[in-house]
Amino acid sequence: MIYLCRIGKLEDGENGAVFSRYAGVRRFDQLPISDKTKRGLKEAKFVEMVDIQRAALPHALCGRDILGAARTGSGKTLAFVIPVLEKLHKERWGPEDGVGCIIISPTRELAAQTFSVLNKVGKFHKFSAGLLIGGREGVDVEKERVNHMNVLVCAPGRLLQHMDETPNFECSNLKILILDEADRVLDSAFKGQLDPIISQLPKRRQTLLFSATQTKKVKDLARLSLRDPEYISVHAESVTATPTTLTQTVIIVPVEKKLDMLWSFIKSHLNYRILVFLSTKKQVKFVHEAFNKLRPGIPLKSLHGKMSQEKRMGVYSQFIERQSVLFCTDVLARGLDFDKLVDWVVQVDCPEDVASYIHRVGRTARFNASGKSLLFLTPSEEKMVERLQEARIPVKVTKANSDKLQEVSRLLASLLVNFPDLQTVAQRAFITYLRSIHKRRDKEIFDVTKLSIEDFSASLGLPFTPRIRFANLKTKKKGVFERSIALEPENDDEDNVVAPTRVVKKDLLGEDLEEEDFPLRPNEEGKGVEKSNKDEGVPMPGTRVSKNKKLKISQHRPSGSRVKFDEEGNPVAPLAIVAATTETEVALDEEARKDYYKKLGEQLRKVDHEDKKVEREKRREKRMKEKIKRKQGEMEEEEEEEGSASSEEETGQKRKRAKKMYFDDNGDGDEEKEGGKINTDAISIAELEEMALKLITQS
Ligand SMILES: Nc1ncnc2c1ncn2[C@@H]1O[C@H](COP(=O)(O)OP(=O)(O)OP(=O)(O)O)[C@@H](O)[C@H]1O
Repeated sequence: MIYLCRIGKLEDGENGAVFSRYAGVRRFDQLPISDKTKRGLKEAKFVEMVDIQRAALPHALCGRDILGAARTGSGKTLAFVIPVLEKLHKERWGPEDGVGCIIISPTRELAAQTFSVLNKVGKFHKFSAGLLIGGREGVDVEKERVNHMNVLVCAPGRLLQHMDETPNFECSNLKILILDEADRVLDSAFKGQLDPIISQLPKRRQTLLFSATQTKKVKDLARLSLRDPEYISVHAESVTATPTTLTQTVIIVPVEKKLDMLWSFIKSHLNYRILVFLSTKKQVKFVHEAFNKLRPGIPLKSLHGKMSQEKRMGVYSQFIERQSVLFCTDVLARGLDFDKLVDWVVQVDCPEDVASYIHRVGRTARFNASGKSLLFLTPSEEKMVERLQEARIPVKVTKANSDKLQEVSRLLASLLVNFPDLQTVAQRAFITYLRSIHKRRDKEIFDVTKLSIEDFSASLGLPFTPRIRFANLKTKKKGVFERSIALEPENDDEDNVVAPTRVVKKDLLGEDLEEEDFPLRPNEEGKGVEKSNKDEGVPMPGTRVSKNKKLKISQHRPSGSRVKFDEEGNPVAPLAIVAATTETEVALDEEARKDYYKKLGEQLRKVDHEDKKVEREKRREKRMKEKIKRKQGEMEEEEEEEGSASSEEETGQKRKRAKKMYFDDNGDGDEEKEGGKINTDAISIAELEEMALKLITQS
């Protein structure tokens, strides 16, 4: 049974709604809490309570289960940290009592932030607290300590790992469980971790759930076996679901103009702290690396779930230290306070739903600070505006001022030519973004077939449009998409990674991208590929060619040299010389390719063989010369010793014979200097070797 309890009011059967006896207090030091906690709050400069704290603390301190809901940045953390400290204080908890409280956060950064608030406010208590989020120390180091911790602040995965692997780790004494960002922790992404955790916790405990977008799904609450929880929502009646100090703008941008818009925004906001949300890690990686190389004039950082723990913490603190742009995925969407310093939240990609929107923009305008947010919506996502307005989110829709737009896609195209690795990153960004759109549940808003794939890939600077396949995609659109079988989803981590689908060979541009290895390679089978209308050569990796346009490529430029561009500024691959173009598209000529490579191979082998033969003869000649020279030297010495005239003649004959071997190959009889060529036509190698042998053995 859930009691619906508005701010500060307790349902009371006799005389209707009355205010709880604490609803009147406004200061922390008026609360019935321990001096240790009051000292911690005072030292952390927390004096006056905010709404959610005034409403929730009286119930929480009485030991009731709570479902707390309040806007982002409105002080929910203290609303559960104080009850944790007071619960253990009342139970006279000591280090030997083991785990008395667990606080579960959906991300490591949020767990770390909560851990720091707990330490600040609880510094005068004697309890031990541990942060379980992995990273450099790793689970082994934690294993030694986790059993002596009274309070654990953790991400679900790491807690479950200890429950499964750490000897003697048990939570049978647990008194209070906190789920921060409860609706996220309870959603399907964490189900595989949360359910086993809950099953190992005692049912007799206090449970507090907090979020700006609180779940009220009974099945969620039933999983936690809540006992008559108090539902406290301090902003339910307020005019907006987002902070009143937040200015929210939506701009309609075609997908292929997003990066131009983002680049122009950054260039015109160089003295701000800007958080930029993109859908996938690969996009974060690409935009960060590409924009970094273009040097916008403000430091750029990136953060996503696949980075190491240390790197993530480092990037997070650097972002707080100075004005910069932080590209990130939804791993930073919830709970993080950034010390109330974020000026702008820019959502380049539309969030999955309204709740995600609220949490993302909630990174700014925290606790009375002002903030601004900008959401890019493609024309096909415009319905999201309705969804937001229905949820009491006051967004203002505007159009992009196109003459202010700084085109960055051309700069990206030349970047990708000069940094081939970046091209692979761009391809991954292209594929994972489209896949993330395709996997979205709300098909009224997210429809990948409504996006101009070629233009989008060009906007990333890609010379050709990668091939991609989507599961069960029904589309009439010829060519780029077709039905496919999705592969097993990748392990879902904090980035809302979207399950990959297999990339397949297509005949549209004859280019295929295997998910595993991104270097582009010509279509292996060539099935369904139009026959080339040229007889020679090997098809090239597909380049983007407009219809009916012949590829004008120098027939004499050796492949692998500098990159050429066609009229449209698209780089043309080295082997384009052998490309065949049909009326509508570049095709791959399989036979021609095979012939070309076959001929190439034969030529190489032949040249190789001749080279080896010449090499061998040179080596032999060198050896022979050395031996004969040595031999002649020895013979002359002997004859001089013997002083016999007759031998002189003989030596001369021998010398003549020996020299005969060194005529140059035109046979004109010139005296060869030492080191001339062996005239192998006159004497076979075998004879030569026999003569050399005789000379050597005559000594
Ligand atoms: N009573 C208070 N007095 C002064 N500052 C406060 C008070 N309560 C919270 N704050 C500050 O307000 C900011 C936001 O608090 P907190 O992070 O708890 O918000 P939240 O509701 O948990 O936000 P989110 O929904 O994003 O998780 C923090 O910087 C915190 O220190």
